[in-house]
Amino acid sequence: MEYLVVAIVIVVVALVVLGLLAVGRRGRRVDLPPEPREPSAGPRGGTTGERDEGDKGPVATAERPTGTGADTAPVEELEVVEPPVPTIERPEPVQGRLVRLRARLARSQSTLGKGLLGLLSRDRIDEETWEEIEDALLTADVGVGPTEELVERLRTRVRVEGAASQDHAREILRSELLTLVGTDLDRSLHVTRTSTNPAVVLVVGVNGTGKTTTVGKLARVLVAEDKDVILGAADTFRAAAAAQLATWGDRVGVPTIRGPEGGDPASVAFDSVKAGVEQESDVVIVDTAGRLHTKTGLMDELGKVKRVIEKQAPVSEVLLVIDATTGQNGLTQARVFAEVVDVTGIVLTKLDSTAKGGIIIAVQRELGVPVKLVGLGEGADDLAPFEPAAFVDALLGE
Ligand SMILES: Nc1nc2c(ncn2[C@@H]2O[C@H](COP(=O)(O)OP(=O)(O)OP(=O)(O)O)[C@@H](O)[C@H]2O)c(=O)[nH]1
Repeated sequence: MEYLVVAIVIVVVALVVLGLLAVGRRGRRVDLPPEPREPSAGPRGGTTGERDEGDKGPVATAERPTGTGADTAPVEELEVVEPPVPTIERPEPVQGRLVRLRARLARSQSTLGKGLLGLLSRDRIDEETWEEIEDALLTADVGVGPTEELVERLRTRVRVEGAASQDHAREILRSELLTLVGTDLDRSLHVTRTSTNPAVVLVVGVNGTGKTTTVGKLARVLVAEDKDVILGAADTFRAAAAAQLATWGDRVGVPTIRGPEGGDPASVAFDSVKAGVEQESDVVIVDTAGRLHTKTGLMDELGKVKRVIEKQAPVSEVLLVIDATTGQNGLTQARVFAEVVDVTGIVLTKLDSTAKGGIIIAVQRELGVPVKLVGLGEGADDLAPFEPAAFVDALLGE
């Protein structure tokens, strides 16, 4: 009997010891090294800070279903991957941009310049030649009024100064075109903050003309001038517009204030300028939607946007974006905007895609507002301050 009791005690002790050993082995799994990770889950060097499939490391790991042995790994084992640090780009300085872009401008506009030069340096300029000159100007969208004016001035000069050699013709054309484009208009952007408020730039225009792109490019122009900028995505109509704008902002480290899709544009504009005042920014640029079919609707919306902005700070610049490729038709649409808000400057986009650069003259004449900026490509730094002399030189292929 005693032997039996001793045997039972030994068996019980042996079972307890085995049990403890088993628990100890399971506990040691905590110290096992984490599973090797897929290379794509590591940090990546993106430029926009947006996540793509390869960036889902931590999210994918945290969402692993639990229940099976391998999946019950303690949370401490998970490696936290920092989101990628966006690479902030350094935009190109603004000085001399139109000179860099002149080749592009000359490529698109040289037909007009060369055509006019050829006609004007003929030995004998008869009525037919003058008509050809007039046609060339009208075809390039210079507009009826400015065309008649220019032809009249050229006629007078040729009459007084005699038939022109190639060089003389170029000189006459250059000076008359410069007069027509206007050298004494104020083309500076009003983007200097006051002691209390940021400068506020409101960007308006028909949809598709390049507003959002222009706001993004303009932010780069200002960043290159060391200004603190905030973007306001008040184009709540198009789903992708706010994201598109934020991507532009991210690239140069500029914040974008956004609202819900289909939300009130005025409320986004208000929040953007409020942020600009609170953060003592230099400039707030507000992008708007242009998709309104009636003048009353447009007036209501843009009027409201402007009114709520002005509760915080005056609007210093209203830029109307016009697509140069839409010619006279675009001008008609643009006129509606000019009737609704006080436009202070024009941005003529896509000048690289049309030979009808004469629209610059027509637009200014029609709306009585100077062209301040020109878009010469889809590239990030393809927006330039408009300089009449550089424009005319490009036109004449110098
Ligand atoms: N070639 C060329 N394309 C341009 C220029 N500026 C803008 N674009 C292109 O024009 C297209 C329309 O530009 P957006 O900025 O989206 O136009 P938007 O006016 O904001 O359009 P909505 O948001 O629909 O009102 C884009 O494909 C741009 O890349 C330019 O100067 N040259």
